[in-house]
Amino acid sequence: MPQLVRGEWVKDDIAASEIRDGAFQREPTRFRTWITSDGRLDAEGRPTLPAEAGRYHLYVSYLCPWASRTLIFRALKGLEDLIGVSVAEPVIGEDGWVYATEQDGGEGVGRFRHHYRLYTASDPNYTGKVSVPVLWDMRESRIVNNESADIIRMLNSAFDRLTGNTLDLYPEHLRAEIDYWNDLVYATVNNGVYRCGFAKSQARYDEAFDALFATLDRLEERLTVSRYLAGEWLTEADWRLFVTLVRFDTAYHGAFKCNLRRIDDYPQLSNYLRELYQWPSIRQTVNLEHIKVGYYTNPAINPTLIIPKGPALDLDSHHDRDRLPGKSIWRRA
Ligand SMILES: N[C@@H](CCC(=O)N[C@@H](CS)C(=O)NCC(=O)O)C(=O)O
Repeated sequence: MPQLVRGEWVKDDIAASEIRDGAFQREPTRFRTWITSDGRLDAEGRPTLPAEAGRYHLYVSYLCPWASRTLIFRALKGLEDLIGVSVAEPVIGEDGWVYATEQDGGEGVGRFRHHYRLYTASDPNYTGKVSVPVLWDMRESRIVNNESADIIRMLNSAFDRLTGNTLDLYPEHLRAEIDYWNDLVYATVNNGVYRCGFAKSQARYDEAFDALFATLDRLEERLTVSRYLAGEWLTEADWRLFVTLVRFDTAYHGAFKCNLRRIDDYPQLSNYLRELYQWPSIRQTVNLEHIKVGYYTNPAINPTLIIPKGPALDLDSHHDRDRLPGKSIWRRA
């Protein structure tokens, strides 16, 4: 992948910086400012930005599972009117992520089509990967945060006073359980599929593949007795798993060689996937065409660039998850 080096766009494939000893290792994220309800100092005494309607904007791609989780939280938390969204073209080429039409980045950036402009505006000397999602401050013209795990946590609570939406996807009493599933799912499933797809040695691929399917088998067992990962409440842990499951049969199974089984072959996981897909306002955050085109036009993993026609999936078909007790999403008092 091309990237920025000291603020200059370099078209060579240098995201090989994410390969070590044949294994794919995700680069740490750089912009980590938080938004809070009132912009107070955080627990470590660092400044935060205040939640405001219309001030922040999300730049995403429908291809990307990390971006997808921010879209899901924006939808569940009723933030559509407060936080705008720009969706990049699904194919990432030598210019990186590009928008089909000019986007408005606020006064400091003006109109632009190349996503890397957000990075150079935030740090003229930036070196590193230029990724989605980006949570952008329209007023200050700089990146607030480009780590989706942080972004979903802020969306979960920071804007509640403005929206009146008290749904809590990370409730206090379930945090240990949620963290447990998040850790396992991140390492072996969310990032696990990338470790299969981008492995540069057979041994690294085999390792990632075995860990991925061992976890999927475990999740299948868990979801046989439990409606959701953390029990009866639908939480952040489920949405973090969902973004990989919903891409699996369309993209990872073929493009990333994750082909021991499809999600459709797992009775519980496939039913669970359908329940989450059919959850109000989630369907519109998923674009299977962008997902397919995006993953299959990466020449490093698909040199012919031929896009498969299948699979035939029906995520809208009936699910049977209501045979297990479930309580929907927790609400803060
Ligand atoms: N830590 C980031 C990772 C985001 C990420 O890796 N995004 C990918 C798309 S799925 C990207 O933009 N990659 C661009 C590149 O590798 O140059 C997050 O979770 O927000």
